[in-house]
Amino acid sequence: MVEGNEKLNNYKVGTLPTLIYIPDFITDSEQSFLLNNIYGAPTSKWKPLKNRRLQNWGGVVHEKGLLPQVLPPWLTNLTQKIYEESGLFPSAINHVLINEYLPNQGIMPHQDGPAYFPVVAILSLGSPAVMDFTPHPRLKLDPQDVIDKDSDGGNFEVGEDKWLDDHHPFSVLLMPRSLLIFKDMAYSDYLHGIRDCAVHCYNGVVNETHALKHMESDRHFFSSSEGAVETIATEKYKNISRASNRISLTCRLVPKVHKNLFRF
Ligand SMILES: O=C(O)CCC(=O)C(=O)O
Ligand SMILES: [Fe+2]
Repeated sequence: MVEGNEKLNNYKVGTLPTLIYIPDFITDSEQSFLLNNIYGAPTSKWKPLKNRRLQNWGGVVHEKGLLPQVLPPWLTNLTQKIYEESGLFPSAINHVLINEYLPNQGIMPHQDGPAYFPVVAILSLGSPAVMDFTPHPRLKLDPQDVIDKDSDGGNFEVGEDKWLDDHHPFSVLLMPRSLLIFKDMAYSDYLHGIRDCAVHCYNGVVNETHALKHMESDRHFFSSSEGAVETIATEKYKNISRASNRISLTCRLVPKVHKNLFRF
């Protein structure tokens, strides 16, 4: 049984089990070191997708497990730190997916595949972004049921989704150098995604105070250099401009590893 580290409790955000947001998980120079290695990889390492590109490290993930490849040392520095400091993985992290998003790119709401141990750690680099969590469609109530159950019939707005057992959508602001870990219901009952537009609104995100405490050095993401009026407007609407690329490192464990290619 993986218990996790006591200190992690200080970084829990929101009300749902379990979302952990650690600001400043790595230093500026560690960020540069990772970016240098990521952009120093051969171009062939990038797999272009429709709305982003990615590098796959650790091997090929199949439904039945991992065809492993050794992680390079510049990545094991990081995965070992996450493994040790979180105490949430039963064995060493063996797979890292690196996503690169241009300012107007995102990732469709999705759930991570069944081959992974159900804890994911995402390190963010570059531009900030807001990640949205939505309850899984299987938890959506039929609007007709909601109207029938609601005796005064007045609380249901047309077009507003309702979910079972108090599930509801929420968002998290992902600042550069932060680590987001999610597991339990956040992992199993919710989809996660990032909208493909260059401005994200962080109003009401579950980690607003945690993320903004660390915002002083990142002020340029939050305000415009074009003058005071616009600066006030951006702060009032709590928008971030995704002025440059965002790079994320999704670190996971595939528990089942195929030792012998030919028996796979
Ligand atoms: O880029 C991110 O923060 C999310 C990536 C993700 O959800 C995934 O790789 O499954
Ligand atoms: Fe994901």
